[in-house]
Formats: sequence, structure tokens, C-alpha cells
Amino acid sequence: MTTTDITTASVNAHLPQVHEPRNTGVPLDLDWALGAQANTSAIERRCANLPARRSVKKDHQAAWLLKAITMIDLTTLSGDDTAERVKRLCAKAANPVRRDILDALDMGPITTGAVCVYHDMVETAVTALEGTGIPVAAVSTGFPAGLSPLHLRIQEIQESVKAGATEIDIVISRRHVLSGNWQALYDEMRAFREACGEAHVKAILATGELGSLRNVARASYICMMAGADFIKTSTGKESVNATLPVSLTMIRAIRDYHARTGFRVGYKPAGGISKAKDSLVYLSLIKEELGAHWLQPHMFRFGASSLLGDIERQLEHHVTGHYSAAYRHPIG
Ligand SMILES: O=C[C@H](O)COP(=O)(O)O
Repeated sequence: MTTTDITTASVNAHLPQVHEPRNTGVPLDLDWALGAQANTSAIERRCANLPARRSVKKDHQAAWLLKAITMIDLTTLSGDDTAERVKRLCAKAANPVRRDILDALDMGPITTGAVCVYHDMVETAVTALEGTGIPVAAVSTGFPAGLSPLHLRIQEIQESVKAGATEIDIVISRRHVLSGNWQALYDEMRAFREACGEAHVKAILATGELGSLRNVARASYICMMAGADFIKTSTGKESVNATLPVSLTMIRAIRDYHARTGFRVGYKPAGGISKAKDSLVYLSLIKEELGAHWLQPHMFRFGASSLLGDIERQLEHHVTGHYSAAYRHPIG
């Protein structure tokens, strides 16, 4: 990535908003989806040297990190979530970086891309975020395993939309991929998309449970063909979550889908991304493989519960020359 293409002044100045047609989906094309290749060793080779090769320094690094913040789905998905925790998270989403740090960087206000919670916390988050413009994303469809009855999974989507979620993160049935039941995967995804209505739908593939990169590629195509607005790697609950090889596989499928249909599908790596330097590697990969258009909150998100804290520490270090203790950045 070149170091000059994002400056602090440009973080909030997104590219001119051409009308972005929503992915309507296309008829299931099994020849296309099943013909998807994923050359694991070539993909791993391409990813292996990315972290070393891609680095941005000083002011440009600060600008890229600020940009990364605007694309975080700030997430809490714990069994012990409470309304108070979600309210604190929402306050952090609205003011993700201390004012003195932003002032030192000559930066106006920024927010995270969204707040992501379980259904039960949607109303709390919607109320807490009123007036901020920050969308609420709900994980849904029996997250994380997706094994509840289909009608309940569909109802869960409808309830979350009714409660005010404008983004729905669904989980696919991994068994449809593992048993090669592509029609069932397509039909399920179409039903989820329809239940979302105007809310945008992110399809979580749970890539750590799909067995191979080829399956990841195939599932990516099927979900896009069925109308997914975003494809997302993981729930954060699998034993392997977002990785660079999985990301490369998915974003190349996104690129191919765009070339063939004209629809731009968004990308969300999620789970285990907690370091500022890792976020920079992801952004450079996106820029190289998909282009700058995808470096906007409506095209790219990090699903992350603790990334923001590390980015804030790095920004503070950039401004003051010192690291503060992690407890000074308690949320995110
Ligand atoms: O979708 C978001 C993930 O659940 C967050 O995972 P994380 O807690 O590893 O950042």
C-alpha cells in the first residue's frame, strides 16, 4: 500500500458516494460455484510475506488506524452481557478515541462502523445510539451454531429488524457445505435475505468449520448468488476464526462476483483480530485485491471486540511517545 493515499484529513471524506446498487443475488449457478478453485499453497505463499512487506509509518499509519476504527463493528457477544455493558460499548462506539488524541492528530469526530450485539441487546443499543447515526448489527439465526429450527431462525431475524437492527449477521448451516447440499444453502440464504427486508445481511461462513479453502470459496459464491450484502469469515466462537488465507479466498470470490454481475459485496473478517498492526495488514490486502472502493464502512468491516483498545493505545503512543496501560482503554 502506498503511504500517501490516506491522510487524517481524508479519513471521514469517503469516496464520492456513487449509488451502490444492493446485491439482489442471481440464480444459483452450480457450474460457476463448484468450479471455484482455491490453490491452498499459492494462497498461503501470497499471505505469508504480507505482514512483513506491508507497513505504513508515522502519520500515515495513524491515518490508516483512524480509518480502521471507522470500519469496526464494535462487538460484545458474551453470555454475561448486560444493558450497562452494552450502553458503555455504545458510548465508546460514538467516541472511540480520546478527544486530546484526535486534537493532536488534527482530526474531527469519528465513530465506529456499527455496534454488534445479540438480539436481546438490540433495543438497548438502538436507544443508546440514537442521534449518532451508528447502525446496530444483530447476530442471528441461532448464532453461533445455527442449529435451531429454520422457522425460528427466520423469526429471530424478523424480531431483530423490528427491534431496530439495520444489519443482520446470519450464520449459515455448515452441514449444507460439508454435505455438498448447495441448493439447500442457497435456499436458506435467500430466505434469510428475504426476512431481512431493508436491513443488510452479512453471511457468516464460519470458515474454521468448512474443512477446506475450496469449500470457503464455494460457500462464498453461493451466499453471494443468494443475495448476501456482506460475507463474513467467523462468529468469533470457532476454534479457528479470521485468517489471511481465508480472507484472500473470500475477497477473490468477491472480486470475481463483481466482475461477472456488477454487484459489489462487502467483506467482514471477524474473530481474533485484536492488534492494530494486524488491522493494517487486512486493509492493505483489501486495497491490493479489491481496490480503494472497498475501504469504506459500507463495504468493509472488522468484527472485533478488543481491536479498538489496541488501536487507541497505538494512537496514544504516536501522539505522546508513551504507551498507557491497557486498563486506561477498558472497552473495545
Ligand atoms: O463478530 C465478531 C466476533 O465475534 C468478535 O470476535 P473477537 O472477540 O475475537 O474480536
